[in-house]
Amino acid sequence: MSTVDVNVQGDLTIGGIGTGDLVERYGTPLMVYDEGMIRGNAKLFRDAFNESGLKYQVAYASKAFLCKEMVRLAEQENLSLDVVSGGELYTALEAGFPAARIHFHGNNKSEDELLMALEAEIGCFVVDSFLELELLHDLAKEREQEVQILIRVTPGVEAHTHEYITTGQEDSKFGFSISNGQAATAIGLAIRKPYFSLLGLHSHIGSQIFEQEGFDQAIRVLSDFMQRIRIDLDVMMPVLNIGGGFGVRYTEEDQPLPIPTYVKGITDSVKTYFAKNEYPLPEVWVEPGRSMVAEAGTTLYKVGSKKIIPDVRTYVAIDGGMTDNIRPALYQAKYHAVLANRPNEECTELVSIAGKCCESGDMLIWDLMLPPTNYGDILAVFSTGAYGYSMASNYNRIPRPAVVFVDNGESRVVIERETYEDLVRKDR
Ligand SMILES: Cc1ncc(COP(=O)(O)O)c(C=O)c1O
Ligand SMILES: N[C@@H](CCCC[NH3+])C(=O)O
Repeated sequence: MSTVDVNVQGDLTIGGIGTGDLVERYGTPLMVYDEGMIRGNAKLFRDAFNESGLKYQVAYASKAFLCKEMVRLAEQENLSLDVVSGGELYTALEAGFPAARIHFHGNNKSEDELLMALEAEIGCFVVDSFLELELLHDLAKEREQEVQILIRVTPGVEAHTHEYITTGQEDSKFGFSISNGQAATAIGLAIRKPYFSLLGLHSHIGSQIFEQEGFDQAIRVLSDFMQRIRIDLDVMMPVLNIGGGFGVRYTEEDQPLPIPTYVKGITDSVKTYFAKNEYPLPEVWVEPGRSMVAEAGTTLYKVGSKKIIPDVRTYVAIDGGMTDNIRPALYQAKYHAVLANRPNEECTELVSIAGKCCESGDMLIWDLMLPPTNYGDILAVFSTGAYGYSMASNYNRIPRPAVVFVDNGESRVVIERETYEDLVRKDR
């Protein structure tokens, strides 16, 4: 983040291409992904799991960023895919992703979504509610189709992160609580259903987590719970899915662990607690979203108007904002940015970066040091690859930006820029 690659024109480069060239070719706002970095992250997960000797699946959490080309990349990198809606499932299937490696999440999957997934013969349903237990089994029975399931549980572990993105605590809309007995009840129901094959448990304690402790505690609770189920219900489960949540660096304040450290912590905890219970070592599944794509993404914006309020603040507006990145408005998320056309010039101005929506809260970055900015400068905001485009909207009828992948000096569009015609396409 502190050192950036610059070409002979003095432009910031991404994946071996100058940002000036990218902007000239594709316009702004532009989401640029360094494809090599995503592939590198996938490899870090795989290598660390291979090192552990445990059986595993790394399922990319597609909610972080999805399009057909991202699906193809996940396929090539031997990842599985976590989908959470009919739309994500459809995208995966349209791009030819092997259905057996798709895991279907969601706290309120519709009957249509369940049917679509059954027809595709996906690998696994992560069952999240008593309604889904019945609905899914009824549909499977009608079709005389056996389905593999995980039961999503809340282990009662609170991850130290933003309250909107913690999910493992008792008071959560997701999954079955272990402590109040609902998880055991759900398992008791599932094992009596002839078309279900219960693979194991799923838990996801939250997102943007910087410590091992939460994962370790969750694995201890889950291992003890699996042991209790073995004793009480005489059921063994071969899979433990501990979700995603591995942190990334948005600004220099963020100190995430390296991917191999997260994986080693998890696999070590699994080995420790399952050995203690004399339980056969389960296959470990994880679902990284953010840590796979966030730092690989950079958004390029064009600098527009500037409002100087003497002795108070200077607002520098860019041609995007909460429509392509709602995270600052939603989570007070912080980002770092540089002027892409003058990345190494001395930063002498304290400015705040405003979006173009008619909302006072549409601020991308408060208090950023930049070189003096002019109309037409290019602002590069780093680490925007996760939950940026995927949470984008057309508020104010602003078209979504184009998305390009860059690698080894080559670039290609993976999602076209929306047009005004796209915006009125469904209007009657
Ligand atoms: C069930 C589940 N798995 C995986 C993820 C991905 O999380 P992250 O992007 O933090 O890795 C999420 C989102 O938080 C989730 O809800
Ligand atoms: N969308 C959130 C995280 C939620 C992840 C989904 N469970 C973010 O941008 O940080």
